[in-house]
Formats: sequence, structure tokens, C-alpha cells
Amino acid sequence: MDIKEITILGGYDKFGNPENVRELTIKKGEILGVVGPTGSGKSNLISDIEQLAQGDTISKRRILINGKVPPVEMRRDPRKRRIAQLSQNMHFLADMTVEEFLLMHAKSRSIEKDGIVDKVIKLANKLTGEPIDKDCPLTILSGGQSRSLMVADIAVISDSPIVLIDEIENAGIKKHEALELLSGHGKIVLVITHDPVLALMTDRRVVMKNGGMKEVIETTEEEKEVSRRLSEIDNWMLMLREKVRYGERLTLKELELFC
Ligand SMILES: Nc1ncnc2c1ncn2[C@@H]1O[C@H](COP(=O)(O)OP(=O)(O)OP(=O)(O)O)[C@@H](O)[C@H]1O
Repeated sequence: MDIKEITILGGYDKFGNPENVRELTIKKGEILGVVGPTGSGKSNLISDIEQLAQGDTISKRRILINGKVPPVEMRRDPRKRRIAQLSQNMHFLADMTVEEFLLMHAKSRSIEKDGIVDKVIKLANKLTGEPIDKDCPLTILSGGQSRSLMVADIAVISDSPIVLIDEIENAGIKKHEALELLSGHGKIVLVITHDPVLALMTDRRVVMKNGGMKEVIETTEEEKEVSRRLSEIDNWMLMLREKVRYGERLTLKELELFC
């Protein structure tokens, strides 16, 4: 099924009040931010989408695909849901190399394109300051390398049209580029974030309060520019981080760029 859009039909907040936002549709290629203080219900919203809730979760929300109730088999079988999730606490446990893992994943998706491994690694290496080698065992990848690899893998190999991201702020990757990469592949992306680089690069963000969707804010052009500039600072910090990691010295000259 070609998933063009998903719709969240509002349910109830933690106090049993109907959510302010009654209907929210997210289309292919859009990135929706999810913001709100701790305990406001961000993860719960993402989880409702992951489960394709039909009034059967604590919030009583309902999720529609292309405006319709999704087929039962799609709800029951996680493989048929085609929803990819990326979270902060992600570690590879498999005892295999990056190349073996990517080939296995591509095979399981019946993708037999030459050079697919190199393509994913090349993309991943655009997102991380610490290059990944295809012979590297998965288990020794750093947090930033793992997440970069997963983002590139989702963009190139996984055919999940919906991507749910639970905070990638401290992941040590070029976040702005990572989100652009995913949405550029025509995916529906939802990202929980407190990070202005990410929150302001989305087209809209839903504000959560007391477990309910309080309002949807459209991002202004000015905010998008703020996000782009913050992203430059972010990438610069990443670069400085790598220099320190590899034992280099930093000088005040490095600061001239942004001060
Ligand atoms: N609509 C709701 N109705 C009832 N309970 C809810 C609702 N939304 C969230 N909750 C409950 O509130 C608690 C906090 O929700 P959740 O973990 O989703 O918040 P969060 O914003 O992701 O928090 P954090 O930023 O700390 O991760 C959870 O126990 C969750 O089950």
C-alpha cells in the first residue's frame, strides 16, 4: 500500500478531557515535531502511531492511513505496519560487521542492488564525524555511528514510509542533515525533540500538555533560518568534538567563525 498520509484523530488527555487538537494529518515528506515538557505525553503519542491505535489505548486516539482505518493485518503484524523507529538508546547486539548487517537487511527486503552497502555507508558518513568502515564490527560502533548508520539504513534499505524518532539530540550526528535525508526520501517523519535545531526545521510542531495534543504551531520562515544557523553551530561543535577526540589541540582562532 502506498502510504500518502496518516491522520491522528484526537482522544483524551490524562484528566479525561478531550484533546484540543481533534484531527492532525501528516503527509509524505513532512516532518512533524513533537514538543512538550517531561511527562506531557510525547512518547505516548508516538506509541499510538506505532500501534496504529483504534481507540484501544489509554488516550483513545485513532490513527488513519490515507484517511481510512488501516486493515487488521497491518495492525497485527509489525512487519506489515512498515513503521521504523529510531530511539536514543539504540545499540547493536549482533556479532557481525557493518557490511554483513547491511547485506542481510537488504536481502531480507529483497533488494539486490550493486553497491548498496557503499551507498548506505557513504550516506551515514555524511552524518557522523567518525567515519564508519564496512569491516567494522557492529558492536564497537559509537552512539553517533550507530544512529548515523540507522538513519542511512532507513533512508536507503528500509521501505518504511513512516519514521518515528524519539530524541536524537545528543546522538553526536548532524541532526539537521539526518532529518532532511529522511524527509527527502518521501517519508512521514515524526520527531520528539527539545532541540531548537530540530524543532524549528520541521514544518509544524504539535505541543503536548497533560497527555493531550494542545496545539499545532506552524514554523515560520524566520524560525527555519534560525534552525539553519543553529545547525551550522551544531556541526561546528561536532567538528571540535572530533578534533578533541583525536588528540588535537584547539585554539581561540577556532572560535572566530562564530564569535
Ligand atoms: N492521553 C493520556 N491519557 C492517560 N495517560 C497518559 C496520556 N498520555 C500520556 N499518559 C501517561 O503519562 C505518562 C507520561 O507520558 P509520556 O511518557 O508519553 O510523556 P513524555 O512527554 O514522553 O515524557 P518524557 O519527556 O519524560 O519522556 C505515562 O505514564 C503515560 O502512560
